[in-house]
Order: sequence, then structure tokens, then C-alpha cells
Amino acid sequence: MQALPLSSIAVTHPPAKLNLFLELMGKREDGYHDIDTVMVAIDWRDQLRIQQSETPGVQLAVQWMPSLEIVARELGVDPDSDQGQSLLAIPDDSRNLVHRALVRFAEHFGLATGFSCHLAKSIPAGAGMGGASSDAASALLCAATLSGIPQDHPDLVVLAAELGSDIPFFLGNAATAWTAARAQGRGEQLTPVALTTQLNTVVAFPATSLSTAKIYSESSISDTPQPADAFIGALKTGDWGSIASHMCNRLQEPASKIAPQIDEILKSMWHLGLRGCQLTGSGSACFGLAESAIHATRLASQLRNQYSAVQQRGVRSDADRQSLPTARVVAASSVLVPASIQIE
Ligand SMILES: C[C@@](CO)(OP(=O)(O)O)[C@H](O)COP(=O)(O)OP(=O)(O)OC[C@H]1O[C@@H](n2ccc(N)nc2=O)[C@H](O)[C@@H]1O
Ligand SMILES: Nc1ncnc2c1ncn2[C@@H]1O[C@H](COP(=O)(O)OP(=O)(O)O)[C@@H](O)[C@H]1O
Repeated sequence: MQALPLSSIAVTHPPAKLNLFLELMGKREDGYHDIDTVMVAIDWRDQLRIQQSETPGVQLAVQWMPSLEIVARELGVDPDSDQGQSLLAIPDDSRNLVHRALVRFAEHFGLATGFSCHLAKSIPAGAGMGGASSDAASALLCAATLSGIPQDHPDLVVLAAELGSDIPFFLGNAATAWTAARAQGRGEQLTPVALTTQLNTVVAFPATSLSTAKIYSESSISDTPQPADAFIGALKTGDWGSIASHMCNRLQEPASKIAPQIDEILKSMWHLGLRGCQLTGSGSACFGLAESAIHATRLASQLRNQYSAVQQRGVRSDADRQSLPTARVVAASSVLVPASIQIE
């Protein structure tokens, strides 16, 4: 394969993920936990545009979609406040996983050229939705396409696992078209899981970001950890009620101690009729399953109305925020077709 001309732009739409099941199997000596999790990619997506540049190095520009103001309003935060900054300020330097992924890619493959990219964020950060990991996996695949390196080059998986535990899942989702996968080890040992039905979810992101490392450090391991087998059995039936009743997330307890609004949001989701309501990953986003895509859209709109009523009453103190949380709410389905890379 040949590198594409420098004028080519690779465009793709990295999806978010939800952890339908997450159990902690044990603590490891390297500071990580052995986990058993089942993740599904959903159609809540960022947008990434990458072009090669003559000079080495990575230039990254980041913005929110549809705009910073609209996302801040949905979250009920002032974008200039400390809370707004902590939720909405996405790094555009080497702290961004896209930047790190492209630098590692260029080093590893000995490229003389660099990359210039534009990342439009929609997936909340620090939400347990894997947005940064998905962006990084897409960046590796776009860089490979532009540089004439096959998408199934085995070194890409190695680079992905070095960059973060969740990145191999997104690489597999985009490169080999799986929608759901079981992830074991620290998250990098993947087995695709066939979905027999589309899952329809409502996802709510409370206006708070949680650190993955902090949530793991506050977690505890059950005396009798349950592997994902029974959950995967339920998933294979395609019956959303049975799937919902086998879901669990061992990180929910430590996350809701740090962010009590998680419990409030889960309660309001349950009252609306969503099932299997739980935290995704290390949070703070919560989700529940709905019977159909239409049902999910209707419930998402009802939930959004509840939270916007809270915002219109002008509730702003921290205590009020906890008892009457605000959240960004989206109806999202499991993706049937992975994000392709278009060349412009
Ligand atoms: C919890 C999960 C569930 O899918 O997702 P998120 O909530 O982050 O989206 C993942 O395990 C997160 O994976 P990822 O976000 O890639 O984590 P990493 O960057 O590899 O690790 C961040 C930190 O989390 C802790 N960590 C991570 C993974 C793991 N299996 N055990 C851990 O103890 C470690 O302290 C590590 O330093
Ligand atoms: N491309 C990116 N998009 C969003 N956040 C990023 C990105 N790269 C690095 N970050 C940083 O990583 C943090 C967590 O990323 P995210 O994937 O949202 O976390 P998680 O899924 O673990 O909750 C963010 O708070 C942000 O500071």
C-alpha cells in the first residue's frame, strides 16, 4: 500500500461505548485490576479529521459539537466557571490521547511527515464512555490509512494497548466490525460477542467528570467475583428484559459515593421505565435499556424535560445539584456498522 497524497484528509466518527457488565476479578501487582467486562459501541460519536503535514509533529485543534455554549447549557454549567472548565476543557496538546497516539504512530513507523488534525467532541469526557480511547483508536487507523499501512497491521494493536486499556476494543470495533466484545485482563484481552439484537439505550451524563484511576482505587473486590458468562448467555437470547436483569457494574458503588447524583439519576431513569439502569465504566454517565429505539427517544425526551425544569428554576448550589441533578441526555443505539474512514 502507498501513502496517500499530503492533500488527502481522513474523516471518521469515533463511537462511545457502554459497559453492559463489569466485574473486578482481582487486583494486580502492576497497579491495574483484572476485569471481566462486556462493552458495546453506541452511536454517540465524535468527529475526527486528520491530514498529513510536511513537517514532523502533531497539530491538534479541539472544539465541542454543536458548540461549547449549547453543550454547557445542556449540562447547566457556565463554561468559564471552574466546574465548566473541568467538564469542557479538552486538552489539545500531548495530554490528548489523539496527540499521543499520532506521536507514537509516527515514531514507531519512522515517518518523516507529521499530522494536523481537528477533533470535534460530542462524547462527554470523564464519563466512562471511552471517548478519548475511541478518538485514539480512530487516530491510529486514520494515520495508517494516510501512510499506506494496512488497518490490520499487528503493531497497531500493540500501540493501542500501550496507550490505554480500552483502546484495543475501539480498534477492533472499527477495524474488524464487531459491535460488542468481552474484555478481560486489564481490558486488552478481547473476544467479540455477537449481538443478536440492537440495544436501545438512554444515556445521561451528570455535570461531573470522574477519574478512572480514583474510582478503581476506591473500589473493592467481591469475595465471589462473578464472571461475565451468565450475562453473555442473556445477551445471546436477544431479550432486552433478560439482558437488563443480568447487567451489573462493580465500579458503581465507589463512583456513587464520590458523586451522589448518580443514584438520583439512576432512580429517575428507573421510574421512567428504563431497565438495567447502571453506571458505565468508571462513570459518571448512567444508562438504561429501552424496549425499542422509539421508546428510548421518548424516554430521553421526558428525562431531558425533567432536568431542564430543574435548570429553569435556577438551581445552582452544590447541595441542590446533588438532590436535583442536571444532565446531558441522549438516546443511543448499539452500532451495527462500524465507523468507516472517508477520504476527502
Ligand atoms: C473503567 C473502564 C471500563 O471499560 O473504562 P472507563 O470508565 O475509563 O471509560 C476501563 O477499565 C478503563 O480503561 P482506560 O480508561 O483505558 O484506563 P487506563 O488509561 O488504562 O488506566 C487508568 C488507570 O485506571 C486504573 N485501572 C485501569 C484499568 C484496569 N483494568 N484496572 C485499573 O486499575 C489504573 O489505576 C490506571 O492507571
Ligand atoms: N480525545 C480526548 N477526548 C476527551 N478527553 C480526552 C481526550 N484525550 C485526553 N482526554 C482527557 O482524558 C480524560 C478522560 O477521558 P475519557 O475517555 O472521557 O474518559 P473515561 O472514558 O475514562 O471516562 C478527560 O477528562 C480529558 O482530560
